[in-house]
Amino acid sequence: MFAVPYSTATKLNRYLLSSSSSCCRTAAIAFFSSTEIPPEPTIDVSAFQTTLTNLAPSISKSLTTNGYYATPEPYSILPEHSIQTMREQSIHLRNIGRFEQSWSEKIDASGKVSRFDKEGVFACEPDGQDYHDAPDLILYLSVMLQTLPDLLNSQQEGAEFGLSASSFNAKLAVTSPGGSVYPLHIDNPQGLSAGDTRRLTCILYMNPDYQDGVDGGELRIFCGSGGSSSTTTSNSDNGNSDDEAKKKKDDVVDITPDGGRMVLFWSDEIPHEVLPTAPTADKLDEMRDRYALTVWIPTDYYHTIHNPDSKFANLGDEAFTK
Ligand SMILES: O=C(O)CCC(=O)C(=O)O
Ligand SMILES: [Fe+2]
Repeated sequence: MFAVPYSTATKLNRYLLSSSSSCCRTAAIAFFSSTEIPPEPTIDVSAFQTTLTNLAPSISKSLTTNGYYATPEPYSILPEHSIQTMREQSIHLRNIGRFEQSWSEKIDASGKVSRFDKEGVFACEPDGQDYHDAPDLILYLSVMLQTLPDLLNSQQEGAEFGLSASSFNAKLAVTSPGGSVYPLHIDNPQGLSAGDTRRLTCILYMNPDYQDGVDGGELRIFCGSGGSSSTTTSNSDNGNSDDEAKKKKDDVVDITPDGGRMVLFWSDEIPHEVLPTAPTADKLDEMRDRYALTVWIPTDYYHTIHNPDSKFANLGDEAFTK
């Protein structure tokens, strides 16, 4: 069903580099010399694509109904050994100095944008040049970008998504234990006025040793008093609820960043925050570090970005004035 241009790792690297060149990733122009033997990724691409294909109807339905989707089980997307490998590759990128202090921007009432550091959060933007050090991370990003937009667009509910692989934005972030947070925000608050066409946020957590009720760092999604998220089971594939992973309160849902859980939501509409990581934990306890790999998928249907007629259009106002 999908072209799988991955017969060799070198080919994959070329493919990702060229597919990302339409955006701002021009720095990612690095090919292996013919004498180098690139490392082989461990992800089974065709199994991964089959999984995404099987999940696509549930993802599409849940995005349409709730504005977000979370995998019902921690290893629904990729097996535990792949997630463990991806975590190790993330740690490697950190050890070789790829990460930097993470910052964010806030907009005040007058529209003034200011930058602030996120305490205890470090991040990098992985791209094709990282293939040697983190082949599974790059392969994962490549498959997501090349597979998910078409898959979701082809669902009945997805007829209006217009998701595309025309640009590539990714972030690998680590959040330390000891009370680190991400404040409430919307990923793409300015939309077209800032040339930002990101529409779908896809986060993969890589925390196989996550301890529920101890480690904190849950992703809190604001769903609003209108009840856009009506149940905790609606996006479950098999009908089994996963109440441990998704704890619904009045107008928010908390999702644990455990195992290899994946969460998707509308980048321009859904307010969210990361709750404090284990407040009393040692900041240097690397076992408790929270790793997350995000890829943002843009839309070619610009009218869907900050669409005032969307059922999620008022969530931002509601969340920020609470
Ligand atoms: O890591 C998470 O759960 C969310 C991260 C986030 O909100 C962001 O990077 O914009
Ligand atoms: Fe975010």
